[in-house]
Amino acid sequence: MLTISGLHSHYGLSHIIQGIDLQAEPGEVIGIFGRNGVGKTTLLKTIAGWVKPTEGTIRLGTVALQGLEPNRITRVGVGLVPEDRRIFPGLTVEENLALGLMQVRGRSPRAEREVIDRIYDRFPRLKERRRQLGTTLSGGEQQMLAMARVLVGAPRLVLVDEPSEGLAPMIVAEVFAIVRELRDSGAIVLLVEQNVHEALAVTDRFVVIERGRVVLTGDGENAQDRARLLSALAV
Ligand SMILES: Nc1ncnc2c1ncn2[C@@H]1O[C@H](COP(=O)(O)OP(=O)(O)OP(=O)(O)O)[C@@H](O)[C@H]1O
Repeated sequence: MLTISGLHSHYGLSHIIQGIDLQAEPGEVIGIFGRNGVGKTTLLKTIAGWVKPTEGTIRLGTVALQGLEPNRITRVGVGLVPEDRRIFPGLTVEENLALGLMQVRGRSPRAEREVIDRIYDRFPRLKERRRQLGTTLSGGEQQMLAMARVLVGAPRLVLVDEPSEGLAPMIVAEVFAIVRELRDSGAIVLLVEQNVHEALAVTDRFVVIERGRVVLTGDGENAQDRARLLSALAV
């Protein structure tokens, strides 16, 4: 279970996250919606430890994440798929995947190979291109690589930031299929997405953020809640 209580974070003097409470159970996808600049990305980065919270607690199961370094948070089972995908230049597809493996210590080389092979079974396109530089992939393939790199760590909490941005509809469908698979495997997914209609198809619950606070919550499958969401976002 993920429990976020009274979370605040800042960039310097700018108070971005202004007291967020959020809970999620294993196997839930939580959609995080809101206009540009309201703090959605900052919320994900704060959970992942890239931005240090100034107040509040973040618990995943029994572990308190607030204040831990990003690498420690990854090892607890949190994976962030950032908006800019962060495919490392100069590294092949397989080397990018191997970086994801390094976050999870204690596996034998054989077990690591099995993990990569399983990822290749799921993402045959990445297998075909495994020796190619990651940055030479198409936008959609880079998004798959960014997600696959997180999946090799078998995360319990996956933070996905605007995955469909700039991608063709077929690839977007693929991205959301992966989100569903994560949910079905019992992971918690926090999904920030501008593409609200597409995202609602995979969202169990949602929150709307304004100026760093949750201003609306709802059930992704409830028609009234969805109507409230769409009117709050004016989409
Ligand atoms: N590194 C940074 N330093 C200072 N301010 C920042 C930094 N990153 C973001 N901000 C500011 O923090 C606020 C929240 O940004 P954030 O990226 O979290 O919003 P968002 O809701 O994800 O919006 P978007 O959809 O545009 O990505 C914005 O006003 C933004 O300009």
